[in-house]
Amino acid sequence: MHIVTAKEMYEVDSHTVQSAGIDGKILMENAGRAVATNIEKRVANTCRILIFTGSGNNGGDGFVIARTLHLRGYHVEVVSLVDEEKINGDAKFHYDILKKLSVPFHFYKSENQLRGILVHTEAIVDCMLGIGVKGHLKSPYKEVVGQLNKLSIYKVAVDIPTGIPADEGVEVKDGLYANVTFSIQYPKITAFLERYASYYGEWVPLDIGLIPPIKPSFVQTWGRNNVQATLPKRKRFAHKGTFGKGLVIGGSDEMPGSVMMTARAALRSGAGLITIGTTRQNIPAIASYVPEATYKTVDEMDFLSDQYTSVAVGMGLGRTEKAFSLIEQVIRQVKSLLLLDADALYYLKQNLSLLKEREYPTVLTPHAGEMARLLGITTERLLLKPFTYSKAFAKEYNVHLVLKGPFTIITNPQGEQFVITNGNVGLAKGGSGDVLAGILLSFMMQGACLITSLCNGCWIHGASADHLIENGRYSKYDLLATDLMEGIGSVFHTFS
Ligand SMILES: NC(=O)C1=CN([C@@H]2O[C@H](COP(=O)(O)OP(=O)(O)OC[C@H]3O[C@@H](n4cnc5c(N)ncnc54)[C@H](OP(=O)(O)O)[C@@H]3O)[C@@H](O)[C@H]2O)[C@@H](O)CC1
Ligand SMILES: [K+]
Repeated sequence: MHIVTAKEMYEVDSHTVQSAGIDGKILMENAGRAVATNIEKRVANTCRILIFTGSGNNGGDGFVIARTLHLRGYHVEVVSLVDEEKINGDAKFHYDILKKLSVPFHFYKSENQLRGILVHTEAIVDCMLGIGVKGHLKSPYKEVVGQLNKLSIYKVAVDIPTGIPADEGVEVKDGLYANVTFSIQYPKITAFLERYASYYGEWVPLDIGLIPPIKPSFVQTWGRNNVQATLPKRKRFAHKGTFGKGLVIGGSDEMPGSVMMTARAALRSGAGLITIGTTRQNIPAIASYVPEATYKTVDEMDFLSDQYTSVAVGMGLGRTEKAFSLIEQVIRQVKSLLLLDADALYYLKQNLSLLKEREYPTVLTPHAGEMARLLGITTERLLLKPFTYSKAFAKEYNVHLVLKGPFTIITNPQGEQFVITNGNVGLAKGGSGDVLAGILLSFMMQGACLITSLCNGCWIHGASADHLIENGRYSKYDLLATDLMEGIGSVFHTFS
């Protein structure tokens, strides 16, 4: 599913109206009717519903919703935040139709007046502002949003919760907290930012018949259907070599476990052959947990002559001079797909130019803190516009970037972006990243387009955590990274 900025949304709108010739009033009718139909599924027709409208086309959607619900037997009333003369364009067209019906209509005057109107209201529909919002909310929107946020009634937002910008990079303080947001055709970027996602509540995209330009360049979500369509097939006559030869370099005497989790996750996700490169002391400590792997000490590895399909480096490696020199050697000498995680990302901060010298694809898997450090900015700043920062970085350093978080953003060097929305807070624990690195390594080894492999790997990781919790196997408190191995198997099973 595509995710859009305000500019992209207006482009699709004008393409539909100007090139395809569909009148804007029809689009507004489609939008309003689609929302009304979905409200019917969630709000009983015995409820009194207040529809709040503003000066723009978001308000116009509200007039269609009011008419549609009224004709379907609901008790609806409209509260307009602007005077009649400020309503114009397509919204005015639908306002004039609504006026002919017996729908009670109020023009907002004061908080006191609104308090009276709100008595016995069970649900509100927010059509005050949509993607046309600029900056902080002005009066009376700010006061109305503040008043509504204090009420624990069911709140439906249309397209975007009032006050919340469509685009990343904009800092605002006030916005309506909705229970559900019906996004017109596509969800907007801010639905995928940690800062704003909670304002949306649940988000549901509604098709209103927009016609996008031939080749949309928008960000996309990656979900179960995408995985189903692209998951590497296991051919009947395949052998272990068919599924690649992978190398995991990491682990230290102090941090033995991470490399073990990466290797196990890789094997659980379909990798054919895995070698673990770690310290001599670490090998007996972890060998019994991953007997399927072969082992090498880091001192005896020869990256120039050893041929691996894919290599992952950094998990639990430590930040010693010896570790850094090993990482540099790997980046310079590995002639295959390379994934850099954890301590390898730490090392990279002072050595980013090395990435530009690599002739083979490189994957970086930072969480927000690691990414902010690589960029030399604060995490807060990064999280204000993670899509923009990711795209610029991936293009500049010619890397595939997996920015891990509640919304994991995957970007390729061409600037294509996908976002993964599954997973849960049970993953916020040490070791989750090591497991993800293993799943990604495995998918990298099994061929296919690299960004597809990364999207599939991230989705399987999130789905494993969701599966274990939804099936009552663990809770969001006690889930461990090692438990994910069990979840990976269950998720694969759902595709068989
Ligand atoms: N795209 C599509 O295909 C379709 C889109 N549709 C719908 O249209 C919506 C977009 O409509 P839009 O462009 O009219 O913008 P919208 O958000 O309603 O209002 C803009 C007005 O807000 C005001 N305003 C701005 N900032 C403010 C602030 N901080 N504080 C207070 N006020 C502020 C400003 O008024 P001003 O201050 O200039 O008087 C401006 O005029 C979209 O979200 C979707 O719901 C559907 O109908 C069907 C097809
Ligand atoms: K709205």
